[in-house]
Amino acid sequence: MRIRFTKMQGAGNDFVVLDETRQRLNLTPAQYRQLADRHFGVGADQVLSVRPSPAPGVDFEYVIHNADGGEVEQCGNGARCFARYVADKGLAQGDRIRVQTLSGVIEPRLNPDGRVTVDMGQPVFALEQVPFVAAGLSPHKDGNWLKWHLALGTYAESQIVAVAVLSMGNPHAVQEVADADHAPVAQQGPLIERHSRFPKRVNAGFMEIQDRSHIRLRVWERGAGETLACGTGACAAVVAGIRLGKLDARVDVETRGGKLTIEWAGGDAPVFMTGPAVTVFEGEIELQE
Ligand SMILES: N[C@H](CCC[C@H](N)C(=O)O)C(=O)O
Repeated sequence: MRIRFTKMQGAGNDFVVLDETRQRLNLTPAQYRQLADRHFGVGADQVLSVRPSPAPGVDFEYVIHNADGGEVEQCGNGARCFARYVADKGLAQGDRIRVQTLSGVIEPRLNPDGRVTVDMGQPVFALEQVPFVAAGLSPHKDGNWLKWHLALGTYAESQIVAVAVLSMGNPHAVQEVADADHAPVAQQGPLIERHSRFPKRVNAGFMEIQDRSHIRLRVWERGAGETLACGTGACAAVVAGIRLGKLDARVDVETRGGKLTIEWAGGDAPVFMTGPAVTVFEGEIELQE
């Protein structure tokens, strides 16, 4: 099957974008993996599908597949690229759209400076909704929030990490590190991602708090490995830092791929994420059947 695609990136988190507004492609997990493969396909962290509105009051459906072929609930950097894509293709009127995802409706907005702001909805702290299995664990209070100590690796050389656990529609486990550049992302990331206490796996954040309005962040993403940036991960890290009493309501997040700005007023307020969204190239590819 030969298909057209658009390659995009948001702070270095890169995507293959598929226009399914006129016709469903009905791709298989293996075909999503091929599209994301950096040697046998286009190469991307996620594949984003643009589909017609599923309901009145919503403009589009936004479907996200990780590089491993699995469908997931949310992708923040992808949401900005989604908004840029539908605007550039003339599929959307105006600068604000409402987009249905597996985890609810989000509202991206194109800014005059070319960046995109997305209302990412409210963070979710109920452990069973992350989901996180806390049975038998006692949380540790830090500020006015709780951290969970996870044992990683085999008993012989197990390490204990303290993570804040929350959902931005997708699951996140965020730990504080002294130096993000030298954090054990490749070593601990996969162990946290697949820890048995996360039944749907988890995105593992490594946050260096520089001051009350600046952090550096690296994320080992569920189903994709370390990415140059993770939008929902940036939201989760800032929310965790605010709940721990260590960050103010507006934080610049420095990722390896660029800067994101996250704003959260606390309580039931939604999280706002602002950052870049760039089209890299268009192309066609022959997919395996
Ligand atoms: N790996 C994530 C999905 C993509 C999230 C990330 N690319 C973002 O910008 O939020 C997950 O499995 O939940």
